[in-house]
Amino acid sequence: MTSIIGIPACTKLIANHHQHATPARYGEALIRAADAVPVLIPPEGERMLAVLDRLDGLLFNGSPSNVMPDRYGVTQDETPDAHDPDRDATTLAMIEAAIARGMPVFGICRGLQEINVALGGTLHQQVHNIAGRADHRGGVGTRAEQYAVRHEVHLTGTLAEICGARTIMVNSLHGQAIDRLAPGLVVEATAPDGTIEAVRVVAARNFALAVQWHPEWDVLGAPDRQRLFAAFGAACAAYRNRTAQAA
Ligand SMILES: N[C@@H](CCC(=O)NCCCC(=O)O)C(=O)O
Repeated sequence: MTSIIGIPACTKLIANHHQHATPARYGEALIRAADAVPVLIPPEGERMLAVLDRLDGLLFNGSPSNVMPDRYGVTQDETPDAHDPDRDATTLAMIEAAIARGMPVFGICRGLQEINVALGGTLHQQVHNIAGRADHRGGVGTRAEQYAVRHEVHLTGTLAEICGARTIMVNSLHGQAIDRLAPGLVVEATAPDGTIEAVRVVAARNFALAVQWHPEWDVLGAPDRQRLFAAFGAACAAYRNRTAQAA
């Protein structure tokens, strides 16, 4: 059997219609490198927790939208035009529920930020405005140029073991980043400017990792990306087998 992994969709206005969408490459990376198939989860809030019984894992993907600052107790909003409260209402509830049931979770970019907020952390709203920090927003040019690797990150712990490396080169397409780390998370990668680039949920019974970069882009193009998706896929398969046996 193939694992089925949920990907929360974003709210978009496309062709003047309200749509639920996400870039295709997240699901494609699951097919190519995690031996799994994706299903998109409409951002319809807590009622979507009902789908967890039918899933083997969750991929919290990236998005140009930012988590609403009031979700982490901040009233000042530095990016008021870039929010998706429907997605917040869905993913923040889903992260807590998935981790509580031992379901594998993997966060990418906004997904990392959501995991930090869901577990009680806060975000820098514009990292590039902080003295001493680099500009982590995507470069200009073609899509391939924007998603090309741009800086190194130093890996530790479970992530270093999975990737089989202590230093890797990553792409970078984010304006926000973790400020206060949530209780229960441990940092497993940092950029040269100190920006937190990956976290792991310490008490999780299963794969619960998140990265600030985009390993789904050209997933088969580097061993670290491939190994990350393969490890997530293996965790989802093991979870599926365990839940099938328990049923
Ligand atoms: N908006 C947040 C998160 C950045 C992010 O997820 N970027 C991905 C862009 C779209 C994609 O490639 O899926 C921030 O700016 O930090």
